[in-house]
Amino acid sequence: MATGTESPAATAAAAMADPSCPPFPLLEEEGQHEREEEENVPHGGELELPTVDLEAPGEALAAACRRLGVFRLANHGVPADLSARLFAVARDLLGRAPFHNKQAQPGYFWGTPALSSLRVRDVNWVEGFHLALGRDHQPTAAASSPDLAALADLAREYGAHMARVARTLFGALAAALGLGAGQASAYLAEHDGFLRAYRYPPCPEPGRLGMEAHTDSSVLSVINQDLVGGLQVLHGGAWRDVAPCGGGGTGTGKLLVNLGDMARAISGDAFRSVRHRVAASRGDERLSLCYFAFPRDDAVISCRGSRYRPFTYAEFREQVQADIKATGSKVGLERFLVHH
Ligand SMILES: O=C(O)CCC(=O)C(=O)O
Ligand SMILES: [Fe+2]
Repeated sequence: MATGTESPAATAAAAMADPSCPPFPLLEEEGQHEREEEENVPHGGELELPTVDLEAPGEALAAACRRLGVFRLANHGVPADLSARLFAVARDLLGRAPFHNKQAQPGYFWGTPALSSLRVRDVNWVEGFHLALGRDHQPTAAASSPDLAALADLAREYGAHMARVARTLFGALAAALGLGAGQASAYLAEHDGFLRAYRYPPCPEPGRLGMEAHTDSSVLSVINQDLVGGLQVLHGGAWRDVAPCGGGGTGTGKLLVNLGDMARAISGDAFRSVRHRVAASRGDERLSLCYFAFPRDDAVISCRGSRYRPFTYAEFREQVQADIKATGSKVGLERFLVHH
């Protein structure tokens, strides 16, 4: 994690104002405003997204995946009060508890959800809990506080809904791609999904990111966000805002789904894996709950006529981790391009 890189003077302001705030380094004082390539991409205002009805996905689903790789999801069947309770517990745990208490909890991270040694400019203005949901994980057993146990219990209930949503969506996508049943089940390992509860604390520095630009490594990801906003997708050469739809019984209650690298690879680039990022929050903290669905580790990711060589999901994951460790960022599918 990002400890050891912060200067006490630079972080004092943020920490004093809010004892729950991690010691994020302020970049201005450190003269480290290195511009990432993508920060020069223009900002193009809000992007209207299509809505897919989970009860009748029809052609709208595959069309959205081909055109954008991101869509809103209605009629998803996730009870509004379950989302509301999860948001409330996450808000208490992340937004109210002092930083040093959070740090002692299993699954807590700040600065980045990726495991890596970080350079200062890579520190994102985000913190959260990583919640494993699989059969072999007993999140409550590891929980060291009643609040974290409550979060883990709710996460398990919510995770069952997410697995259902992912299964339904992927079933329709697998049919659209003409995948066989065996292949389809290897490409979506229901028990390996995980959930992250993120908090993006208010950030005093303009232009900072809550999460740097990336594509997800998942098959698909499901985002449940509050009404603050900050999520942006790269579309048509510009960063476009995704208007928050509200989770936890607020707003429209729609979820947001984006496809990851694995959906792109198994479709031979027919489906898009949208590049996205989160602008740091200015006035209000932002909370989101993100679920990620993955292939089985041993699933061989391949597609007839693909630009990528066949690889297992385990190989992909290891390559991503090695690249992050070596360079600070993920390379992704390009690593697997077939060179002619
Ligand atoms: O918090 C969000 O809305 C997005 C987070 C995200 O993109 C991710 O965790 O991969
Ligand atoms: Fe993401």
